[in-house]
Amino acid sequence: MNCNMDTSDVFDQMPLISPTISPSKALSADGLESHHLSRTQLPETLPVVQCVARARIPTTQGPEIFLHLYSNNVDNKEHLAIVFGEDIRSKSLFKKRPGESQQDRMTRGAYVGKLYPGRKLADRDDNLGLELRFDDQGNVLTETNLNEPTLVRIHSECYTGETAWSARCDCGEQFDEAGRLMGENGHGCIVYLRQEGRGIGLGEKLKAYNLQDLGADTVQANLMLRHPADKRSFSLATAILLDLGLLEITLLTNNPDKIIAVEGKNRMVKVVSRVPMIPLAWQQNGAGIKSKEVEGYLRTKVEKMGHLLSRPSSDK
Ligand SMILES: Nc1nc2c(ncn2[C@@H]2O[C@H](COP(=O)(O)OP(=O)(O)OP(=O)(O)O)[C@@H](O)[C@H]2O)c(=O)[nH]1
Repeated sequence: MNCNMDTSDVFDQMPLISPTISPSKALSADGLESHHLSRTQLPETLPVVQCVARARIPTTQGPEIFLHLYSNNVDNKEHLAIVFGEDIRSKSLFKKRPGESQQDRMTRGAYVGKLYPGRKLADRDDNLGLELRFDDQGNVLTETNLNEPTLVRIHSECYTGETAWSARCDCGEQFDEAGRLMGENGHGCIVYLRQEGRGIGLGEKLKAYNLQDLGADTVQANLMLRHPADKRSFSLATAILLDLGLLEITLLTNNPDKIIAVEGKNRMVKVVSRVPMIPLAWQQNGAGIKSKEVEGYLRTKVEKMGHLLSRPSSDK
């Protein structure tokens, strides 16, 4: 493919699924390149990830989720997978570890079926009639790769937007919306990466906010602080998706670079369709974050970062 051509058309051809989930069609995305990120820039090898623990979390919103905490060989951060649906199973979590007891396995969440007081075996749930089988290396034999594309959001941590009620960005709203769609769908996964502030960290992001109040846009502020516009990597997300057996995904995003990045250099994961994340304030019901800051944030994403998002013409 000619890397100089404007490739936004290619993304336009990607099956686009409306936020109310409908069945997705497979897409051959060979040659997908964004005008920002090229697949050749991606690392040859993926980080090694291991799911350290999994636990069931009943939520205030209704659906139950399974929180998976990962370790890896590139940083010391606690990256997460928020899993909707019991059929999504981590290979590294379930793999038998030398010397561990059935109680150890239940404690770290490597059990089949449901936990209940007095349960003794991790690998068999007598109430539900479920049993895990393993190969000689201790890998679980039960099929873990799913046949249907799974709804996935790759979300980067945003303390301000998710916890401190910030109206400078729509990160908290996007996170809630992803959870709502997956809860409704009964299936999906949010990979939650600890790369705050597009990878520059919270302290630097706060400095960027001051520069924005002094007149810079989000990209200019990063550059003034001698950071790239976007310092993130999505290799950990690719490795986590592979560990969870999510090889074909429907990705919730407006960011074309994220699609290329999460697929990885050799397209180990395939984004077969995309669900746009339209700010709630741009939708008809008029809910969602409204501020001049969030408008500037979204405008810069569209004008400088190539995001696949356009404001409804009535609001322009
Ligand atoms: N440096 C910087 N980071 C920001 C700013 N506003 C939000 N962020 C960070 O941007 C990240 C959120 O990006 P995402 O929600 O993954 O958005 P995206 O990759 O741009 O695209 P989508 O998938 O379409 O949402 C989080 O890490 C936020 O902390 C800002 O003004 N400056």
